[in-house]
Amino acid sequence: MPRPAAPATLPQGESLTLGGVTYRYGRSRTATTPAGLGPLDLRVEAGEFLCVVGPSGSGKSTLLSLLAGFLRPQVGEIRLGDRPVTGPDPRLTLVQQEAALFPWRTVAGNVAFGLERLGLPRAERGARVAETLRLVGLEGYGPRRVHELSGGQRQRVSLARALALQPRLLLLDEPFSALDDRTRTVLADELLGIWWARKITVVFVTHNLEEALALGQRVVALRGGEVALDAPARELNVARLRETLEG
Ligand SMILES: Nc1ncnc2c1ncn2[C@@H]1O[C@H](COP(=O)(O)OP(=O)(O)OP(=O)(O)O)[C@@H](O)[C@H]1O
Repeated sequence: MPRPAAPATLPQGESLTLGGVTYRYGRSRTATTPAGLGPLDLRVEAGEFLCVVGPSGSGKSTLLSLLAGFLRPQVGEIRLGDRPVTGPDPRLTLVQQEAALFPWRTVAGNVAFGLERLGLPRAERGARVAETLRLVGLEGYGPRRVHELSGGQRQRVSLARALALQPRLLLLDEPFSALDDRTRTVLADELLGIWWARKITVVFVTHNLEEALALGQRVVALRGGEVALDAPARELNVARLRETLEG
């Protein structure tokens, strides 16, 4: 008798380490110090859920672009587990504010996109797409066109597309900010369930302080490209965060 296949083990989260990371945009004629980020030292433990907050211009997007490998630090290093991040990296995925889906593809086709690029066999792609759609509450939606979906459903597809790649690090850039309050709360709860089940490392950027405190185990507040506060969410409240960000 052939032995049953061993259960597929999903890759789990890996730690993220930023050592002396600095990124400066080109010099401006008006500013004495060019805008950007750092120097930044930060460690996110494997499987941790970190929220990053900060006012407009504090460096949140720059941080995510560096973590996602879209920008390279001019100084310092970013490591995921024991390997550096030096460019777009299959070990991590980014979910953005607006679900940037391909309108000409079905829901399943959108989720499968990254898997096709990885060259996964068709049967495995199909299984992963179905499993991931189930995970985000879109079982049975595979054949639908994305224009038939609500904003919340489109953002679920984005999340499924990211999760199908089985990342060790999930980066989220204000993923729920375009949604109404109720949908935002439902999706946030589901994201927590997925994080718990998959044990991935999460870095979640948001303007919304309540959201950061409700979701994160730990919250980092950026101000002027530097860490102004880094503390467990249970030790913080909105007033303390606001004071730090405005201070
Ligand atoms: N392409 C760029 N060229 C020059 N300066 C930039 C560029 N992108 C961002 N900056 C500057 O770098 C700093 C950090 O910007 P960043 O976009 O990371 O902030 P943010 O916290 O994401 O802001 P927001 O919440 O408004 O998106 C700001 O001073 C911004 O003006």
